[in-house]
Amino acid sequence: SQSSSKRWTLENFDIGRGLGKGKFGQVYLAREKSSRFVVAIKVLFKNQIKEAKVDHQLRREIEIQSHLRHPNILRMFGYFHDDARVYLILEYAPGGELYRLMKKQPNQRFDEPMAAKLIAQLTDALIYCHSKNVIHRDIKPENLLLGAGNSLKIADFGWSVHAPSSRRDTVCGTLDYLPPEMIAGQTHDEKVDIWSVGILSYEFLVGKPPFEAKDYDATYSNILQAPVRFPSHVSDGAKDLIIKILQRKPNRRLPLADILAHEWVVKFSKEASN
Ligand SMILES: Clc1cnc2c(Nc3ccc(N4CCOCC4)cc3)nc(-c3cccnc3)cn12
Repeated sequence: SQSSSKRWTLENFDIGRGLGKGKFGQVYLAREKSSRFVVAIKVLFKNQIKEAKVDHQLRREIEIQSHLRHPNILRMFGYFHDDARVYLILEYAPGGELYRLMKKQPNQRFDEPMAAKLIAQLTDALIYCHSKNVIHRDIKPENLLLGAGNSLKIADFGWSVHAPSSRRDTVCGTLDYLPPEMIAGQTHDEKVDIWSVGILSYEFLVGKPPFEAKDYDATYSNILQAPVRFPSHVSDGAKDLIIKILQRKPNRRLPLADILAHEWVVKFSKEASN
């Protein structure tokens, strides 16, 4: 369609308020002048991208995200650049960061209907990604946004690759969402995303990830060997699902299709949540 091949420039847009800060730049609300279509524009500074040696990651993020079409994956409509910056033209997510919504909940966690709905949408989006041989590798609350009706939107494909892969870049940021095979630097495949669904399912229901610890080494050790412990408020159905996903051997993890069909997900994703 015209949108993906058109030469965009900043002149095509009225820039609105800042929506938030990412690692390499700021995100702005914007409106395309001729269509009055509202978008989000993520502005990245070329010098910071070069310094961090992530320009190949950015190219891959653009290549992958602009070709994916799914209701739970944030659309990338195009991009353009000037001498100092790269601009990504993205779908505007009116609900903002899922992370913020979770922190605003009582006890900073979701109730079962809301958690199950989010897990079902995340799983559906990952089934789609894997059908295109794309693994995300960086599913965590900071990379999840909310569309209309608090629908989940996976954003930020900066770490996505085509499976299978062996990660070369050093992991920066939290280990909490990475599976044993990735932190041990082994080759990994799309089953790394299944692990992240398990970590997020736990976090949505408990309010923090299962292997969280005071420092990097303690988290590292927990991911490799710690048993998952649940507070008493977590239901048996949810515990059953999470234990079946958080299996250290990738091939033992519950496949995405079976997560969608799990009785706890089916039961609660149909219920109204508060
Ligand atoms: Cl990409 C992209 C598309 N849409 C968004 C978005 N949308 C959005 C909507 C609404 C509110 N507000 C709703 C009223 O209360 C105040 C916040 C914020 C962001 N935010 C970010 C972002 C990025 C980094 C930090 N923080 C937010 C990135 N986005």
